[in-house]
Amino acid sequence: MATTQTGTLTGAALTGAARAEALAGLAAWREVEGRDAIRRSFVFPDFNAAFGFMTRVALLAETMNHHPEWSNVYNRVEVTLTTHDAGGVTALDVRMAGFMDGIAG
Ligand SMILES: C[C@H](O)[C@H](O)[C@H]1CNC2=NC(N)=NC(=O)C2=N1
Repeated sequence: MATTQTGTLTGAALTGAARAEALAGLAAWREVEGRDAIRRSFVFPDFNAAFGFMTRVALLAETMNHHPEWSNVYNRVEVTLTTHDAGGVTALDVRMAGFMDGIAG
């Protein structure tokens, strides 16, 4: 199993029933074609709300040593999550996606 710099257990890329169960709980997320990753677009009232969201996620990302691929245009944030160390979607991505869903409302 891969570990992060801080030694946190990342686990293997999710497959099979465990993956299906995890993704079922992330209804707004879609699988990316051509790579083992998930993505979601978040739309906020304005740039301030979008950047506030990104700031909160950034603080979590640092504590997890797990970082999103994302881009921002005004009120929209496009997020892709995968674990490079594991070559796919792991429990870390599921945790981060759930956090994003929770604070985006
Ligand atoms: C060296 C460092 O620990 C790794 O690059 C970490 C940092 N953040 C990361 N973030 C993500 N999303 N996947 C990783 O595999 C990853 N690995």
